[in-house]
Amino acid sequence: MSQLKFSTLIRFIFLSFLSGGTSFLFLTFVNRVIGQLMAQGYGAITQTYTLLFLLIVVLFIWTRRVLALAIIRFSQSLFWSLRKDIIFLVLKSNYQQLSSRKDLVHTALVRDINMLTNASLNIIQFATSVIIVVACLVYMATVSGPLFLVSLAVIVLGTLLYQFNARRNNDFFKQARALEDRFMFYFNAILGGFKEIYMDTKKGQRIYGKKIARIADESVVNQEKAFVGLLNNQITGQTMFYLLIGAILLYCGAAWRIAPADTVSFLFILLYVLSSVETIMVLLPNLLQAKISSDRIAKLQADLLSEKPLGELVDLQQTLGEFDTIAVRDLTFQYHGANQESFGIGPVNFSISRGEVVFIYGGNGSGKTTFVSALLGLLVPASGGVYYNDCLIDEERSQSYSSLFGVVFSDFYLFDEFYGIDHLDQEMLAYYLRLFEIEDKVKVEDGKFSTTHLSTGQRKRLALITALLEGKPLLMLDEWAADQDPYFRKKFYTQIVPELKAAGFTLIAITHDDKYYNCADTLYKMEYGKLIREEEPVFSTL
Ligand SMILES: Nc1ncnc2c1ncn2[C@@H]1O[C@H](COP(=O)(O)OP(=O)(O)OP(=O)(O)O)[C@@H](O)[C@H]1O
Repeated sequence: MSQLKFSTLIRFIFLSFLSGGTSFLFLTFVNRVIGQLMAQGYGAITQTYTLLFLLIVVLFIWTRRVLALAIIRFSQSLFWSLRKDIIFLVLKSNYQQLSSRKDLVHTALVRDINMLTNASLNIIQFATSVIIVVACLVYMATVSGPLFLVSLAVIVLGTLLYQFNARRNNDFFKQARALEDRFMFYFNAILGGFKEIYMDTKKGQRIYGKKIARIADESVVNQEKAFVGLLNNQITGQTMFYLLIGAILLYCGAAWRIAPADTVSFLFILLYVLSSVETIMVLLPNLLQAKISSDRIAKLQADLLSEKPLGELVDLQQTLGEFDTIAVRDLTFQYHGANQESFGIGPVNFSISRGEVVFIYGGNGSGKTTFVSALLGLLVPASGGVYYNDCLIDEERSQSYSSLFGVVFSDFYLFDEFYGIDHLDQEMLAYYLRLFEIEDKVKVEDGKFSTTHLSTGQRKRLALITALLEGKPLLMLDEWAADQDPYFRKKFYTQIVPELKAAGFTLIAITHDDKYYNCADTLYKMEYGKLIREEEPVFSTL
């Protein structure tokens, strides 16, 4: 837990000592009074004992309150700092890193962090119990050396046995965590595909029967093994303790001629040790699981940080000059999947100048989106590169370069606000709402849309308006017009595109609308990962 600062750690150690110390004080007080009672009868109990007793109780209440407060504060700040930390890293990590880890991030946020937070509530109780055990052992050594040595031997043996079994249990807990990842994957599939499932309940039943139910069965068996292992450990530990108490009470005291008062004192402390050991045993499974969750969170954090973090966001138009050209030179990109024949594009050569309108078409799976993703700086090319005003876009500049584009992806997400705009131009907004014919459908109040419950075509219009208002010099639209009706599609290609060009936008659009290919200045065709520039006379008559 890197979040645990050194000063906090010292404070917790101090509080644990205080809490353990108070309990130990109470124990020794009671033990001393029992000793006095046995030696001198009730006459030995003076007012000093009552005062001392009250003092210990007050100290106990105070330490418990301070501890409870410290734990609550710590666990809550741990919970939120981990959540914020992961979301911060998610926002910092690059596209490729994140897209392969979305499920892991989800499980970390909903399961691991909760697990760790709950366990953190137990850490001080755990530490307190450990301190009580250690303090009691020292005290036991002063009461009777031989009995202490026997007890120590039993405790060491018990700990070794526990360690041996715990290792196996830990594997079961790790397996449980992996099963949880699988469960989350199918749970997300149910949430994401609930419409399809609602339309055909067989799909849901299959996911339930073939996946979730199997994971559940596997999980039950696995958890049973883990918890039975722990229970066996607890029973072994307790049995060893009982045998030890029996041996001391029935045999050792008499055989080794230990004074009965010392045997009673010793056993009294031993029983106290037993209750603390039980607390440790009960808390250990939670802490073990929390350790696994903590390792998973740490690994996720390390993975998200492992590749080069995104560079500082700068305005490339200031550092490298106003946008003039973007060129792609001999760019290749290959997906790295388990599949040996994973898809790749290139070498691709491409260029676009300020104010140009470029359309890209091609068959499904030919690589249009892959190419555009590389052009936008989302995918890192295997070789070749992207040049802005003749300057190579390296990893350091990649994020700043990407932010030059206003985008509407084919699987776009419509945010409920203009998050990317500092000062909203109300006049332009009203103009675009009219131009895209949704002024009656959606209003904007305080930069927030009155609704996002619109048709797909209308949502795409709103997403494009957002991109336009962001005032980026370049626009990239992936099959934007595919969800528009014939009337608006025509309006888009014949009126809106020329208007955007006249307004100074540079446009790259992936499209299948061959009827409107002539609306582009330049047309490219993507075929099996190769980008081919069409000659103008060919496409203007297509
Ligand atoms: N994340 C990924 N990992 C591995 N392969 C991928 C990944 N994304 C896409 N592909 C593969 O790359 C190929 C090209 O996909 P891409 O989305 O670029 O095609 P496209 O031309 O945009 O198709 P469409 O017109 O259907 O949108 C596909 O065959 C697909 O299997």
